Amino acid sequence: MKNHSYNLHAPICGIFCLHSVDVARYAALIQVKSPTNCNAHLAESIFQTRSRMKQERNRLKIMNINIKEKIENLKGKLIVSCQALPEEPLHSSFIMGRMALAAKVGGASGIRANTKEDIKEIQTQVELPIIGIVKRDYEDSEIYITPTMKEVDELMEVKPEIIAMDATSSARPEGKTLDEFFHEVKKKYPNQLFMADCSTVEEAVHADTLGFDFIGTTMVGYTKQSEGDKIEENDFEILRTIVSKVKHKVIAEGNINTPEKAKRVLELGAYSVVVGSIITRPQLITKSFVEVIGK
Ligand SMILES: CC(=O)N[C@H](C=O)[C@@H](O)[C@H](O)[C@H](O)COP(=O)(O)O
Repeated sequence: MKNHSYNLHAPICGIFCLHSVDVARYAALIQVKSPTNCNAHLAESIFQTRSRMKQERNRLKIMNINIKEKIENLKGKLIVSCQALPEEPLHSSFIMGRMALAAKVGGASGIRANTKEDIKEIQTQVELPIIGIVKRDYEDSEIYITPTMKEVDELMEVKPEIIAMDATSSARPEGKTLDEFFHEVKKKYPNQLFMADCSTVEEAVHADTLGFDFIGTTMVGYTKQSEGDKIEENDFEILRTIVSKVKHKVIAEGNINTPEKAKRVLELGAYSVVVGSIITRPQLITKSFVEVIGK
């Protein structure tokens, strides 16, 4: 009885889907050994399972409401990208955490960050929604922002509110297409929000069709297919065209390097704006001063 009771209890408490055949089998075994206790024990186990299922459903519901609220709070707001790669002077999760805190003190409504380590530290400093990425190079690939499931899995350990990934038409690891990759990712993590880092209008429209929750202009000017393109050209024409063609929220990102540009992209219909280097990469800010002084 002890053994059967243990076996019965463990799966019932550990999983949320009670298999009726298994229950009946265990019930029969228990009944043979202890007919008096069987029904009471089974009823108690089912009751416990149901209440755990209810608790889990409520937890997910609250989580979804929280995320929904957090995303609504990003509307018309500034997201600050706090990133420093290993070759950059500020490479340190501690420093990125403090950068995020500084951004929050300055009024930022969200953070974009690279690696699960940085995100974990940032989560201890601010409660703002985070767009998480993992930048990693692969030999057979031109893309480096959350390129494979390995990086998505890493990010899911710290669960940023949004995961961004390269959604350009550039070559991906193992010759995988964006469509194949995105379907796999959505299947594995159906409740996670995803942002597409795009470099052209066509890529943005494609990502929108695939079902990305956010369409970003992150890669404009950084791919072969967008070489020479500048986000601010012709009053942000690329952004305006994307906004007019897609149904998901558009996030303006990449080379938005003045407060006026940030304001303008929001006026033009971007849901939020991500600003990075001009706030969080002091070596680049210093260089821009030195260059002008030296002219
Ligand atoms: C192209 C690429 O790899 N962009 C990266 C994406 O995460 C970051 O290095 C940028 O800092 C970020 O997009 C914000 O842009 P900006 O620093 O220009 O404000």
